[in-house]
Amino acid sequence: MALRAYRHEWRLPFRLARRQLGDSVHGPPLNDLAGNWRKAKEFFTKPALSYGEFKQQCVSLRLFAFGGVCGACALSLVIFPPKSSYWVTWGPSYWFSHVQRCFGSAPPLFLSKKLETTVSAPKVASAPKVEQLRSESSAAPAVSPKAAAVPAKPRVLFVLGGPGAGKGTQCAKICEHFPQWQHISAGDCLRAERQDPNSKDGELINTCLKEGKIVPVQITVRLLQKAMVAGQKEGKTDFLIDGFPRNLDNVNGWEEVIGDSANVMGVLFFEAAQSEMEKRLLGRSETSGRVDDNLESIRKRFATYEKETRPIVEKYRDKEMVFSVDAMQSIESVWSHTLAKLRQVESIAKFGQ
Ligand SMILES: Nc1ncnc2c1ncn2[C@@H]1O[C@H](COP(=O)(O)OP(=O)(O)OP(=O)(O)O)[C@@H](O)[C@H]1O
Ligand SMILES: O=c1ccn([C@@H]2O[C@H](COP(=O)(O)O)[C@@H](O)[C@H]2O)c(=O)[nH]1
Repeated sequence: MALRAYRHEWRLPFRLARRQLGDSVHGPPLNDLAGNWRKAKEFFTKPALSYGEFKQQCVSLRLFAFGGVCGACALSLVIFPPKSSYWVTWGPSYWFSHVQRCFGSAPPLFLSKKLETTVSAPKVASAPKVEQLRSESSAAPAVSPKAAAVPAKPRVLFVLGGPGAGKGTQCAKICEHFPQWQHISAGDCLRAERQDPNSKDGELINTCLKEGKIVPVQITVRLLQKAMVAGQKEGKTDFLIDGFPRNLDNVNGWEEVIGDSANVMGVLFFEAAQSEMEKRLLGRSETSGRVDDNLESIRKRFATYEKETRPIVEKYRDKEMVFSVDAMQSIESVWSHTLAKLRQVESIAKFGQ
């Protein structure tokens, strides 16, 4: 008897310590959803009269809070799936094919022997993505974009700066060193179009060039697009669009026609004093044969540049898309700065902004 009493006494403190306050809740079991829902609602509607009742309300509420959070997370994974190849392969959409494979009708995840295919990966990789430039081709791509592991869109760097700043000179050097780049001068495109006897725009382009005015964007952007498609056919992936966009109309025209079928990486901007640019252009006039390389046209071009093009550079600067180069130095010195900026463009394009 004494021993029994002793054992009882001995266990008492432990029992109390384990039991804790409110351990004795009495409510619906976990699988009684309707009962738990009632209790959970009472948490907001009916103040508990005892600690036990309050705890039961919390326990029931916790059940739905847990379910809700898990459900919301799962739903967000479905609506905004992670951009990960692991998710694509192992996510829920894969489960169905996994079950299918158990019955032998789906292709195995890992091949047991070499797969014979009619698609040549090297050819796909080197094929120009002509279809990328909107409206040039409405035909469906020969290979789905997912299948070809090559950069999907052509990359574009606009090249701006005053007339004679040295844009063309530096673009030529970039292309000389990096074969993926193609130099497309908007001015050159317009000059070539003007020479075409079949062009209906020749007259208008000629007048604009002499007056230092900006040619309507529909004409320019069509020529740029044509040049890019031709470049893509030669395997070019990166384009230096020199002397464009020159005004707001140009920016909007590009957006409408090319839009997101090309990746604009920014603006390579060559900055030089007007007196220096004038000197360079007059020097160039001795050999260029350009109708606008004369003092009168040069001054008009400067005025158009200040009024219409500079604000465009500022617009891109606000978006932190301008890569400025001091173009007052010698050609070689400007080249070393251009190279540094190009590396910056590349690293931003690679790792994101
Ligand atoms: N850093 C430099 N120093 C001295 N002369 C230069 C420099 N860069 C270019 N030039 C010369 O200046 C002239 C204009 O250069 P370029 O044609 O490259 O300019 P641009 O900005 O393309 O002009 P535009 O907008 O009129 O087409 C050329 O004769 C070129 O050789
Ligand atoms: O987008 C453009 C580009 C050029 N122009 C006209 O061509 C001349 C010469 O341009 P450069 O870049 O100096 O070769 C320019 O003065 C404009 O009249 C254009 O209208 N739109």
